[in-house]
Amino acid sequence: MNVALVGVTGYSGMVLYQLLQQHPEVATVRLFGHPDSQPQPLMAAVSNFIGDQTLIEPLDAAVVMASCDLIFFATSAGVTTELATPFIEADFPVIDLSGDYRLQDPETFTKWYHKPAPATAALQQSHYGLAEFTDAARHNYIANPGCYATATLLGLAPLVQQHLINPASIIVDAKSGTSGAGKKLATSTHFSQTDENLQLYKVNQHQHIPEIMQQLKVWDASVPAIQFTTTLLPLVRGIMDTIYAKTDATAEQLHAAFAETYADSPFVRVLPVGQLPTLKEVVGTNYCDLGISYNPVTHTVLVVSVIDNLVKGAAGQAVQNFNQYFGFSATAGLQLTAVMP
Ligand SMILES: NC(=O)C1=CN([C@@H]2O[C@H](COP(=O)(O)OP(=O)(O)OC[C@H]3O[C@@H](n4cnc5c(N)ncnc54)[C@H](OP(=O)(O)O)[C@@H]3O)[C@@H](O)[C@H]2O)C=CC1
Ligand SMILES: CC(=O)N[C@@H](CCC(=O)OP(=O)(O)O)C(=O)O
Repeated sequence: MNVALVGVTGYSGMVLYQLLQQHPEVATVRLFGHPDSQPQPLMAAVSNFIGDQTLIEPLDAAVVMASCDLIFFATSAGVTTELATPFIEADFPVIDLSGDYRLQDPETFTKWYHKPAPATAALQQSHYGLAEFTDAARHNYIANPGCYATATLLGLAPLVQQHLINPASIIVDAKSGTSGAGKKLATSTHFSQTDENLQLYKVNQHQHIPEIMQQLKVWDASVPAIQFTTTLLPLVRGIMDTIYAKTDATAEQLHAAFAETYADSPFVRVLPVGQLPTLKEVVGTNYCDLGISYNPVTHTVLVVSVIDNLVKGAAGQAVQNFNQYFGFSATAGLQLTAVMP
């Protein structure tokens, strides 16, 4: 299997390249950059790839389609709207890590992304690849979910699918390390601003709110809205969601729902009663760890969901979708271990 990757100089692209290099079914990874760029060796573009002389070539759709079986776009927002059209027109398989094709409704896209939506037909044909709940096989345009959306949806799925909570009571307090913002420089992610600090941002404006709602409504159309807040943490990798909802279920019912939902999901670990997850147990891996706690005084369930935003929240989930698309083993290329301590 030969694959193409656009965006290896970005954070999620570099992690995806690492995963694809050691994927048992991948023979060659061809790297592509801006269509008008000059070819350059990877080691010159990203100094951490010491000694890797693989050329980053200017993106040329005809070259990709003639030599590769699938293309990954790990590119900034808006890039696939511009560059993916020849692949969509040729029905060539694409896995897109960006948010460009995740929302099916163009008006919702314009409202939350503040720019024109990609072509409506292409939006409606794209497959939202939340890997634990969908099957990417036979879908030629796979929109990989956002990092916060992944942590949130995996944390809410059993509660919403099994109608165990008041659907109007969902509150998500989501927190991310700075790599979620990508490699570009910004005042808010500058070391001096982030270190020893906590910053809320995009309150009630986050672009993952409509993406989460789109999927929640597939599971239970009566979910009216969610309260969703994002905070920047003074660390590089990792997302922790603390999710609250009102419930009439018992602690045993809640736990059983999570255990049953994820019984056959190799990358979702439901922790034993009384245990809540930490970031370090998932950073560097494709796991989502879930801890559940029930407060009988307030009839509130707390779910803590942790992921590595660059692996389960981006490159790792993209490989899960790749495995589904080609019918490879679900865990191929994803047997990763967390860095300890
Ligand atoms: N960071 C994260 O945790 C997550 C990110 N995502 C999404 O994945 C995508 C990549 O994110 P991230 O890695 O953080 O972003 P970065 O900003 O770190 O990297 C962006 C990459 O896109 C490339 N690029 C930009 N414009 C073009 C273009 N016109 N043609 C070809 N390549 C281009 C850049 O190349 P160059 O450096 O040469 O400009 C760079 O390699 C984004 O859409 C993001 O929203 C999704 C989930 C999680
Ligand atoms: C820390 C930080 O800034 N995180 C980014 C997450 C970006 C991402 O995963 O998502 P998209 O692909 O949907 O752009 C944010 O909150 O916008």
